[in-house]
Amino acid sequence: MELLLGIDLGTSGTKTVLFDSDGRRLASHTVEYPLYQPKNGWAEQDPEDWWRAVQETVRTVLAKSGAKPEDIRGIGIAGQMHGLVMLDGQGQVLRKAILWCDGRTQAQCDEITRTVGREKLLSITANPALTGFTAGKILWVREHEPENYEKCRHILLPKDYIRYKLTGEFATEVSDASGMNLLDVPKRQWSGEILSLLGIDRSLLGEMYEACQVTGQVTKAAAEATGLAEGTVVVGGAGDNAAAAIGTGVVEEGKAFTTLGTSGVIFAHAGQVTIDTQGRVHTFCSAVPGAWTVMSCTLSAGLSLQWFRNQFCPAERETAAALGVDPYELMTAEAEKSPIGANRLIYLPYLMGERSPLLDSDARGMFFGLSAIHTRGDLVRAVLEGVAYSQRQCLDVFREMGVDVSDMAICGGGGRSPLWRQMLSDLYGCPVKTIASEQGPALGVAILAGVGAGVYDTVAQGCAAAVRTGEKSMPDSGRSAAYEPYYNLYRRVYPALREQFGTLASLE
Ligand SMILES: Nc1ncnc2c1ncn2[C@@H]1O[C@H](COP(=O)(O)OP(=O)(O)O)[C@@H](O)[C@H]1O
Ligand SMILES: O=C(CO)[C@@H](O)[C@H](O)COP(=O)(O)O
Repeated sequence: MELLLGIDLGTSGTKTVLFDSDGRRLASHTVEYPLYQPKNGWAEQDPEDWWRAVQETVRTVLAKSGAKPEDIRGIGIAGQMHGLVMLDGQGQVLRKAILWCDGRTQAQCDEITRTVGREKLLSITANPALTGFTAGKILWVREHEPENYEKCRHILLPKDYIRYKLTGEFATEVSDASGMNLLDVPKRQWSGEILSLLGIDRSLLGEMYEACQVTGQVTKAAAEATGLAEGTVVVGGAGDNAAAAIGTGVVEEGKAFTTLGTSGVIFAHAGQVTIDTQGRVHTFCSAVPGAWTVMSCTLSAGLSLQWFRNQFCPAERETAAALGVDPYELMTAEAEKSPIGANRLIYLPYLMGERSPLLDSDARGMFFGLSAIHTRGDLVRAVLEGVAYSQRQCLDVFREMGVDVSDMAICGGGGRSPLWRQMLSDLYGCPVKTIASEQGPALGVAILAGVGAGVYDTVAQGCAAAVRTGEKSMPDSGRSAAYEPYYNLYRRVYPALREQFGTLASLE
């Protein structure tokens, strides 16, 4: 049997899934880990937590499936993008990783824009300097923690740290490296010019690969730690969104998907480099060789619901555990009892600031219109709706750019909720379809591993063999019309408060 392993290093946890070459899921396992927030707007994780989660999920998947490790033809890793991992000369982690949703680097982003010039940044890296991206984080450490920067010999993205632990190689690939503000995105290689303007030594960065190329083999030490067979090939893999594109079959123009993970993403395939000159959506290399992507990112999508669960639903967590269901199912059942508009309550999901389309790391979340009439179910519904409004606002940018997003798939933990899927379909005004495997990024990198290992000839062939769609939510014109006035008001609340958010941030 030809087996493929996909490891998805998400923000909420690591999901490892074993597939056969027809995309059937043989076993999966998830291990969660903490998100550290040492200051308002900062977000960090411990790379050692990721590696522990990878070891545990791989061992569990092997045990659950009863698969022989030697039958695994290849391994792919998908990862939360942009995070900064710094290692010393011995390969030891120097500090916690600074994550994609950390907003501390506005001053460094301004410095990058001044030094390189906005036009040059856009033409080379295809994106403006953004607080979530990696270059600003590197400059922040250089400025605020010079002792760590001095000791740093390797800069890696989150999934590339796992590659290093599995293979001993310092390497990355084009889809994830696109989110660093250091890659020449049209040429798909490090930009010597940007690196030299920013004073970042090229030797700190890994070797560059395409997503489906083999980057190394599992070492003896990693085989002992995980139960994998020594010598198993590990391919480039991809940033989690580029990976989800493969896992949802979004590998040709006209196809798109939405992710409701910790972040919320809308992602479309593009045959050529397509840039929003206002920088509201990102342009990255695709995991498909020779193609690119357009992508938006709402920072606190699933994170909003997770935050609400952690702060306000402790009993649901216990009840859910006793019933053997997911606490989110109990929460969304409560929300279902609230009407469209959540009894006149609008939630802004800007818990960590907002990226697409606002580009404002000072923005913060709020419930607009709280009344003594409101129940917890109304609040949960407002959270789900606020995230869906944010996604719709991003979709409007794609439509304004002329990018076709009508063939829409969905993945990510939030995509499991029929209520949330239906909201998106009603707000987008198009069908939203699930994929049978559920685990978009893990399936995506398993397919990439299959290409690298010679199981499939091309990514498209791998998708044809392994991606199957599941249920479809259809838009309802009555519900769409009912959402519209709330969506229009949602769009007007942030501009009315932009200045006040800035003032609030200056009080910290
Ligand atoms: N049954 C569910 N209903 C609604 N939302 C859910 C459900 N299960 C998970 N989620 C949401 O999905 C998020 C996790 O999604 P996931 O794709 O695993 O994220 P990540 O890749 O960032 O780790 C949670 O924070 C939660 O908001
Ligand atoms: O910053 C981005 C994309 O630009 C995020 O989408 C991260 O890649 C995190 O992903 P999840 O943990 O939500 O899957």
